[in-house]
Amino acid sequence: MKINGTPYRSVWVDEKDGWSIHIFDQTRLPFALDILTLVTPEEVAHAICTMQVRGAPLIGAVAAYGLALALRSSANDTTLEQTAAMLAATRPTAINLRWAIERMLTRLRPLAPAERAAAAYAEAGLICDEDAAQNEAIGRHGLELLRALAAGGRRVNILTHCNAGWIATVDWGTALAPIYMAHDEGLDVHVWVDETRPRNQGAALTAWELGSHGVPHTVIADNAGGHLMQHGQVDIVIVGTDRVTRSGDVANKIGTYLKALAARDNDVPFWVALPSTTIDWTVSDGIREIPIEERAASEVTHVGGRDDAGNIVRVQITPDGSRAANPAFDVTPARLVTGLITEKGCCPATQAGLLSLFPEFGQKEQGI
Ligand SMILES: CSC[C@H]1O[C@H](OP(=O)(O)O)[C@H](O)[C@@H]1O
Repeated sequence: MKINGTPYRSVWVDEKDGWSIHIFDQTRLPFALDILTLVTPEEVAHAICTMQVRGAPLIGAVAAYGLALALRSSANDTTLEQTAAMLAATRPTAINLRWAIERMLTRLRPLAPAERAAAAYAEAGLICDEDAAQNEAIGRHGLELLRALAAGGRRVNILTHCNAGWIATVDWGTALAPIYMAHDEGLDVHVWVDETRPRNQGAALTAWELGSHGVPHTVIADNAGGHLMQHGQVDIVIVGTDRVTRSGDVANKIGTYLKALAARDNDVPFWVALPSTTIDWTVSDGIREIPIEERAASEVTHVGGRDDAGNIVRVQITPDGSRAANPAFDVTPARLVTGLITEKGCCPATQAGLLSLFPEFGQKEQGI
């Protein structure tokens, strides 16, 4: 996508040195557009853990480059396996991270050490190109849903949660891809942007993305979505996801489940956008089998922002001594999901629906 007319992806290899990795520091957006240069796998791991880089497909792609960085200095089996394990341990919920690392290991293990660094950069580049293409396809399939709602030129009000935009992927985004395409096509779309406590990815990142692209949007408190649905102000909910089970259960940012309940209670279609790299074919029961990341309590007790003097600050919002819990994701059961928007098309949130689009994964039930 473009920032002030300049095309960007969310991760890229330095054009001059050909090996260092660049990302946007997403903890500084929307108030500062800081580009970080990563030169070691440890810096990649830190960027993922601290959410300087985040978004299920993107952390997989950046972790792939983290392996490539490691192999520049040492390409033996020990370095390969230990670096892979370190990167895989950064965040537990998004399956894309494990998928990307497993793909890199499959590609690199058979190679002679001398061949591994170049092959790692090439494979990470393929992962990026594929993610961008998959998300563009998700946009095209999701666009059909928005065209149907926009029939007769009516405004389409979309609610989204967290950030599943281009900055959460290599490019295009998942939940936001159809919205960009609908807006660019001239459809009258408006987005209710859940702030998405506690990290405020919606207020900080989705609002920044949509505003940069000129898409009409309104930031709302997380708790306002149900009210808007009750009053007919939401035509569709589209969210991203960090892991979908083979039975269609959806892990996504904390609060997604509550939106799905409100949507069901108000007959609002609830769609989930994802590339097939987000499907975990080895699990079926999302509530019991998907690990939910527990993040620092300080993300709940403190909030970041910009003060009146223009300084980016963090302030405490709870009394000293109050405890806080911070589960970062929840699982929406498939029964609450209207359908899934993938790069191969839309399908019901069921195993049969997924296999209708991805028959090659039938044997995956035994695990990846
Ligand atoms: C296409 S991004 C999918 C997913 O990832 C985000 O999680 P986080 O911000 O913690 O990396 C969020 O759950 C998005 O919906």
